[in-house]
Amino acid sequence: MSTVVPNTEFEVIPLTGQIGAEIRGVQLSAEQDEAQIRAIRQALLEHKVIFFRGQNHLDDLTHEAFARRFGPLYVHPTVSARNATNAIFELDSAFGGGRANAWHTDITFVDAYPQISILRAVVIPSAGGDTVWANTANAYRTLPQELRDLADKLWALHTNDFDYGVYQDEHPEQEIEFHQKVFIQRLYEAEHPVVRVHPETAERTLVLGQFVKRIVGFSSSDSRRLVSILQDHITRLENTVRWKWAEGDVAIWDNRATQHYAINDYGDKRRVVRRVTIAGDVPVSVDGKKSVLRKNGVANNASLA
Ligand SMILES: O=C(O)CCC(=O)C(=O)O
Ligand SMILES: [Fe+2]
Repeated sequence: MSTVVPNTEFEVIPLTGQIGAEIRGVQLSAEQDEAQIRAIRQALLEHKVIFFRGQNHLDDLTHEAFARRFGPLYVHPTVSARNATNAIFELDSAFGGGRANAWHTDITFVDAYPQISILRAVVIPSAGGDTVWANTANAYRTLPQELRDLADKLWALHTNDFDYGVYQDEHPEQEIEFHQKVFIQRLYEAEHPVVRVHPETAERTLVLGQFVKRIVGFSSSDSRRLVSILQDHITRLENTVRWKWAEGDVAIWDNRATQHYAINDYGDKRRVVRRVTIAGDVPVSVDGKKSVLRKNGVANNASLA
């Protein structure tokens, strides 16, 4: 059932029982009044990812300007912003790094990773190229009590130099080259609690995904098996929402309470999406400890080999 948000014209239409809502009746812009921005943030906290159709009026600069209403922009630490923008991160299927087909939360290899990501569809293939989001708060809530107790105590090391081979079955050469020459030209590592307390909703959410290198204190094989138990709970189909894009659509997700996966099922067709991320705070564990940055962009000589 949809609800109309008071003091706005918004209609919020939940897409599943667990995650995702479409918001109708709004044209996104930097000029929206405070009540509307508050309503968008509220819907985001509740539904974790929200979708807006038909935002074709946005360009790179107005996309950035709208994003700034939610906080300072966060610029990707190793991939340059698109030409003539401050913070637009482009994923273009025609270039290396353009297909994010591994489950992840954005940029968890730094301590204060972004709180919100705002993604705009620029070129969308006629078939395929959907994106799926999973709710990491619901994943935690629905774990058996004993697994919750264990997860509460664990910490994981995240890095941009993750094991690329584990996640992708095909590695076109340009993907490998992009990964080595651009993505890991400087190395980042951060230790996060596997369970963080959401700073706005106080929900406990799981912090895992593609950038995890290992669980602190565990061997890499034990880490892999343990992570896969938790990760499989996150990505259960019942815990996800799948969006079929049209050009001009915008998705906004709470990057503290979700993972996402861009399905790579459109062959050599072109797909271009552009993202702006909003700075986040340092995660805090259930016992009040903060994430720690272990490597802060040290030059990676191996990437130049
Ligand atoms: O291509 C997509 O749909 C999502 C890409 C992605 O991972 C991101 O924008 O953070
Ligand atoms: Fe992403």
